[in-house]
Amino acid sequence: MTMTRWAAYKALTQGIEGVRKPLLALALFKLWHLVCGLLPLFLYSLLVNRVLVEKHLSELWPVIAGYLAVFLLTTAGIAVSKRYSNQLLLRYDLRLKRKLLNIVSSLDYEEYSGYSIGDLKSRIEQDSATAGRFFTVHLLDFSYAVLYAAALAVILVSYDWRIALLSFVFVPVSLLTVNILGEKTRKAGEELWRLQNGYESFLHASLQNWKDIKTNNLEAAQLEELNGHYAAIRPVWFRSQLYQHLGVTYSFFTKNFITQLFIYFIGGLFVIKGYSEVGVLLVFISFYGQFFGFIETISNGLMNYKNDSVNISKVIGLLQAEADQRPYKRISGQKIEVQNLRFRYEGKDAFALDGISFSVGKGEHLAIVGQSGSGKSTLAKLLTGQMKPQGGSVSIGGTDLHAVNSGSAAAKVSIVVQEPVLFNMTIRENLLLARGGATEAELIACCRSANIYDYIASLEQGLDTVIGEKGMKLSGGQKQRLSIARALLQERDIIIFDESTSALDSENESDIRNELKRLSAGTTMISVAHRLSTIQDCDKVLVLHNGKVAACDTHANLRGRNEAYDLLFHSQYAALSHTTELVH
Ligand SMILES: Nc1ncnc2c1ncn2[C@@H]1O[C@H](COP(=O)(O)OP(=O)(O)OP(=O)(O)O)[C@@H](O)[C@H]1O
Repeated sequence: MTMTRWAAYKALTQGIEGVRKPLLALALFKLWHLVCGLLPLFLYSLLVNRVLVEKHLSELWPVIAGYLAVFLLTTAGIAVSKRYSNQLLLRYDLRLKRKLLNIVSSLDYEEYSGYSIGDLKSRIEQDSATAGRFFTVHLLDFSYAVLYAAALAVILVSYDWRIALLSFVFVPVSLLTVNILGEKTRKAGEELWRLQNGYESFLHASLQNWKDIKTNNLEAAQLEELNGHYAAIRPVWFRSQLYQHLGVTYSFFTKNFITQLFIYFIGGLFVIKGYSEVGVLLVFISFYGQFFGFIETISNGLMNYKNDSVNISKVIGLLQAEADQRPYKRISGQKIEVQNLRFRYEGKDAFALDGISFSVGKGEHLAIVGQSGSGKSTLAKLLTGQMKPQGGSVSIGGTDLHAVNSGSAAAKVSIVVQEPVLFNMTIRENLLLARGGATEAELIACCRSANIYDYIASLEQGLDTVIGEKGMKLSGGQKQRLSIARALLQERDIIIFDESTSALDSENESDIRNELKRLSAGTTMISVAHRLSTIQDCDKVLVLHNGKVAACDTHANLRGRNEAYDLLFHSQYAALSHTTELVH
């Protein structure tokens, strides 16, 4: 079902300022335009009836002056209203995009994962542009056409009500047919929107993973996938265009052929039978041409609204997405307490984490270890409040993270992930994302602690070096070190490293850890560790096994005493000795 224009207006202006005033100004200009449009009808009737039929030639000059005045008034109205429509379009477009982007950033993890990149990109970019045009095209222009057509209908009835009523028969027929075609266009539009988003997501992933595609020789497969997307899009696009053209052609044909033929036939008959006069018929035919011109505009407007409503409803859907309603709280205290935590991903039967309990005191360093799939990264995400658990709790300084919004945990905890988010900007700009006001000395100090400063200093542009898309001009280890520097710059009380040093060699990794320990004596650190050799000096080691806590103790107490921990050690040792054998 298509959303009504009123419902769309209310939803699109909810919480977005600055629409009502220019819209009102534009509506007044439309009224002005309407009056300027009706005046020539009156002048035309004077010209035909008074000047041509009744031969009052002296009235010719006032008629010409009237036409000129109407032309000047209309042109002035158009020029001024252009200013308001541009103001409305540009301001609204920016405000809407900002609001949508804001909503996307405040979605919680589960909600965000319900969207694809192509879907979000379309809503924020293309669909929002269509929504911006809604006010001028689907609200003002459409209402103007309806009002104009109604005014002309009244004039036509007053001229000759019999011919008028007979000729109005075509109006509902025309509107109904276009409405049916419009519904088909909308359905095709929905399908097209979904397919195009799939294509956008593919394109996004393809450009983002340019390096991997090249190294893995995936160019041909990628072109094949592109062909697949186009093969699916082509027939639906063709269908949607076909319905639209059918609608437009139908209205054009009705206006320019059927109704004209009918009016000449019926009008001629009325004149021959003496029910009407030639002068009246001439004026009637001219007015009727304009009247049906507006019926054609209304039909096209109905058709286009059905088509655009696909995009408009996607924008409204995102505007109404459930934002994080929980309150923000400034968390004080650093002790992390996890109690009986349970988490299951949507659509999965098994719990990724089941009954996890442990605590980490201020300034302590906890390592989380476990085999692949044991739940380490899931636990890291729950510790930063990114996801809602199905049971149990995570609290920092006594505040349950799930009673407060995700911004509260973000202000307390930094997380450094394995694949850091880096932008195609300079190193300095990437760092300043963490703390806009940081000084040069602070930037350098953090880079030194993360063992990346020597490398940065060796670059010709130093901190002002542009690092490429996703930091592609840096090695995996350099990217990780840069993101550690960025986390340090945030000066949070708690830092979580989620496999964030996996691309570093052991020496580099332990250098960074020692430096972090020295620098941030009071900082609580949690490391999801892949290399057991680097966690031996952590205060505690939490061993996960199939989503459950297998043990939580110091390395010294666990080594040789805990089966799961020893298994991990042995598997790493076996892998290492196997690699050494291969090298030799
Ligand atoms: N987004 C997701 N949707 C569904 N299941 C998921 C998702 N992310 C992880 N899982 C599942 O949850 C379980 C725990 O995954 P998690 O990533 O936490 O393990 P991990 O210990 O960090 O593994 P690794 O060491 O391989 O990174 C796995 O069975 C995984 O398949």
